[in-house]
Amino acid sequence: KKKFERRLPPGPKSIPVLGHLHLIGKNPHQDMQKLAEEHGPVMYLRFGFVRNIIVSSPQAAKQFLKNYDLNFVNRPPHEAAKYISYDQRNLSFGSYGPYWRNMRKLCTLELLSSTKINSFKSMRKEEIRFLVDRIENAAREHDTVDLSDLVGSLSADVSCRMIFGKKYEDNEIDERGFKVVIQEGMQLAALPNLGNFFPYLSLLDLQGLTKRMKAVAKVYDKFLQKILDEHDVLKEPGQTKDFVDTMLDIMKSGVAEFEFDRTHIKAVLLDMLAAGVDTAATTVDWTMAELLRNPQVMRKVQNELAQVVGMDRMVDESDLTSLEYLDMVIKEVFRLHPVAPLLIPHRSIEDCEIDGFFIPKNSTVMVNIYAIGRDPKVWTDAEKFVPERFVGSHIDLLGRDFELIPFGSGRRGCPGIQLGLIMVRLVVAQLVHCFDWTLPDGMKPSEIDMSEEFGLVVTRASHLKANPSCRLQLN
Ligand code: HEM
Repeated sequence: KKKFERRLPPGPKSIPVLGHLHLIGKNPHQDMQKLAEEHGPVMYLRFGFVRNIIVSSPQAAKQFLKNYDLNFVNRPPHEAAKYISYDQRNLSFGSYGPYWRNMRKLCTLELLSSTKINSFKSMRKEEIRFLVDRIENAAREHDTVDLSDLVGSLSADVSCRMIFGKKYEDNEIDERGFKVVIQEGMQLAALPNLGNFFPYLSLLDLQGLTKRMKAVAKVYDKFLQKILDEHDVLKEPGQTKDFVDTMLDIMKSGVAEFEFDRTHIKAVLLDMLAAGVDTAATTVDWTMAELLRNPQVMRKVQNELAQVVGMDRMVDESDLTSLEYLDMVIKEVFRLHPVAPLLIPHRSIEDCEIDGFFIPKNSTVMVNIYAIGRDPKVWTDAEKFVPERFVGSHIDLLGRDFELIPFGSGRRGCPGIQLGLIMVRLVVAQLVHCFDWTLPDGMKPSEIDMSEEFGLVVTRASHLKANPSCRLQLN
C-alpha cells in the first residue's frame, strides 16, 4: 500500500471519509487552481471513494488528452446522466465502447457536419434579426436591456429550431415553462451529489436529489415522446430536416449498425440541447462583458466590422472568416472565461504511469483549463484582457495547442465546435456592429461584476445589463 501511495501524484493532506472534498467550495476550478499552485500540475485529490487527478499545465494536458488519449477516453459514472439521460446513453456521458463510438460518429456526420450546420443558416439569420429588432426598439425607448437574458433566449430558440424544428413557448413542456424545466435539469446535474462520491449512499438519497431527478426526467421524457410522435408524420420533400427528423430517418432505415431506438434518440436530443444552448450564450455574455470593460477593444472590433461589412448592412455569416480581430477577442474570452473550466470529467480505463506518477484505473481526470488560461508561466500578464497577444500567434481553438483548449481535445473533444464558434462569432459581431453600448446608471467599466457561478457551464453570477444605441441605418 505504501509503495502505491508514494507513486500517486502529490496532493494536500486528506481527512478520513471525505478525502479532500472539504477543500472544494462553490467554484471548484478556482479552488483546484490554488491547490495546484502548491502541489503541481498533476495533482491527486480524493472525493469520498473517487480518485481524482487534476491536470493544470499545457504539457500535462497533452499527456492525458493526446499521448495517452485512448486510456482517458472514458467518462465516470454520473448520477444525473443516469437518471435524466437514460442511463448515460447520451454522448457526453456515454461510457467508452462501441455504442459511444457509433453514436459519436453518427452525430458528427449527420447532425454536426458543415452541410447540416449550413442548412440552418437562414434560420439563424431570421432569429438574430428578431433579436436586433427587439434591441432596436429598446434603443428607441432609451431602455436598458438585459443582455444575458436576450442572448440566452436567442440561443435557446436557435437550438430548439435546429433540434426540434420549432421554438417552444413557456408552458409547452409543463405548467412551469420550458426554460424553467430545462434549467432545473441543468441545475440538478451540476449540484454536488453525494451519490457521485459515495456510490452506496445513492440508494439512500440523503439530499433528495434522486427523487427530483426522477421527477424532471419524467417531464423530459413525456415532452420528448410528444416531439417524436409529432415528427412521425412524413415531411414535404425539400423541407429542412431538423435533428429529430434526421435521427428518426436513420432509425427507421435500419442502417445504423448498433442498437438505436427511441430511447437513444431522446438521450442524444437532450445532450444537444444541454451542450448547445448555454455554452454559446454564456460565451457571448462573457465577451460582451469584456468588451464593455475594455471600450478600446470594443471600438477596434467595431472599426474592423465597419471596414469589412460596411455601415449599411448587418453582418452575414460569410463575413466571419474575414474578422481577424474579432477572432482574437473571442480566443481571449475563451482563455479567461472557459465555459467548461474542468472540461467534462474523463476516466482512466487502465492503470498507467504519466510523468513518473501512477494513475490508477478508474480515476476521474479533470483538466483545469481555467488554471492553464491564467497561468503566468504560460501567458504574459495572464489576468489582463489583451486580444493583441494573439497577433502572429499559431494558437487556434481546435485542440492542437494545449495552452488554449476551450473545446477540449482528442477523442472526447467537442463535436459541436464549428456550430458553437459560428454562433458566438455571429452574435457578438452583430451586437457590436448594429449597436453602440454604454453602461446604465453611470456605472464605470471597472465596476462590472465579473464573478462566476459554477454549474454545468460557468456563467456570470449577475446578469449583464447595458444601454444600446443604433449604429446602422437598416430597412
Ligand atoms: C461555445 C460553445 C461550446 C463550447 C465552449 C463547448 C465546449 C465543450 C467541452 C469543453 C467539451 C468537453 C470536452 C472534453 O471532455 O474533453 C464538450 C463536449 C461536447 N460538446 Fe461542446 N461546446 C460548445 C458547443 C457545443 C455545441 C453547439 C454542441 C452541439 C449542439 C456541443 C456538443 C457537445 C457534445 C455532444 C459533447 C460531448 C462529446 C463526447 O463526450 O464525446 N457543444 N464541449
